[in-house]
Amino acid sequence: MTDLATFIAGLPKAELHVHHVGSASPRIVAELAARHEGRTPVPADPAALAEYFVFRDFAHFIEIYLNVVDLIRDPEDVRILTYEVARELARQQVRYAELTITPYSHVRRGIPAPAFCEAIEDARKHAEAELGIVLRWCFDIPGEAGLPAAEETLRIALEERPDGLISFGLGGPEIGVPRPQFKPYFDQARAAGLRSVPHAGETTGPETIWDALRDLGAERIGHGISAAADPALLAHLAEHRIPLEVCPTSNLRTRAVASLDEHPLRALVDAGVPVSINSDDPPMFGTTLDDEYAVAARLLGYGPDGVAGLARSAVTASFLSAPEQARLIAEIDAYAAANPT
Ligand SMILES: O=c1[nH]cnc2c1ncn2[C@@H]1O[C@H](CO)[C@@H](O)[C@H]1O
Repeated sequence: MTDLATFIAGLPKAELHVHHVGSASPRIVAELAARHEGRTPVPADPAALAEYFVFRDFAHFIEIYLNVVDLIRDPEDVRILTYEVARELARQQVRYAELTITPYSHVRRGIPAPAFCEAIEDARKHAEAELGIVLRWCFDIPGEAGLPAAEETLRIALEERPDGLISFGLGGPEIGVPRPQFKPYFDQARAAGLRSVPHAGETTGPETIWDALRDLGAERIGHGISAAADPALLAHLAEHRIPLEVCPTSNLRTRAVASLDEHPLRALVDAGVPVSINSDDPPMFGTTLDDEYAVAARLLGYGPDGVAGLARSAVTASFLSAPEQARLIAEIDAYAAANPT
């Protein structure tokens, strides 16, 4: 590994934009696909799976994503998947992660909401005790399933209210799925103390981000990369310290950007917009959080100091309490001081 890759590998981190099923490792997906042999289009062979995770466009990505969701059939699948995701994050020195989970997709496939929440909570507590990683949940609405999914996601969030639940999101396609229609659900989620973190500006323009800010009370934006096209929006995000959860390789693999060299991360940082670096659906995109820090370092021309700054920025953008943020930033500072390269 290069010096910088070694530095990144040991750097304490926070991950704020990573999807539960999207993080299913090829081994887990292959195991689940083998259990459902013949009843799933998802290949059980890890090599064939790498081919399967190549996407023509964003709509094709969601289609493949949902085929993997279909593999999650019972609470034990949920518990195993969640703990494995935690193990992979802890391997990368992630101390804190806000994991985006789409309960609607699993409940409608027959896993009862209480059992689903019990399974993720069991994995969360074991991960904290055994792996030293703190997990919190974002429950997100699969936008392609529309208002019925919004209704059900809000109901599960408020009625089950697992201890790890801290935020409410909106994922899936943006094209054909306007944000304003979800305002009543975000109003109720926020009134109940959940933080608002919808996706916006991933595959559509800056107006979707303005909608998410105005109508959904967004405190952070999932992706938000199209803000780079709107100087007034950049100034607004910078002035009000509204962070973007940037996932560079995701944007390349879903064709949200044509090439990494055209990724707007540099413009966002130059405009003073707070950004965190995230992996989104790492195995599906053939990446890891560490890889994403290396990509960001290349795009920004950063060395270890800049990379440590990206880790601090993610902690500052997180929903950790001020003392918890201070503690993790102190750990990052100590690591950077002990590893001058
Ligand atoms: O990069 C992404 N953008 C939008 N949605 C995503 C992404 N990765 C995973 N999902 C997930 O796809 C689910 C099924 O519709 C959505 O709920 C969202 O959580």
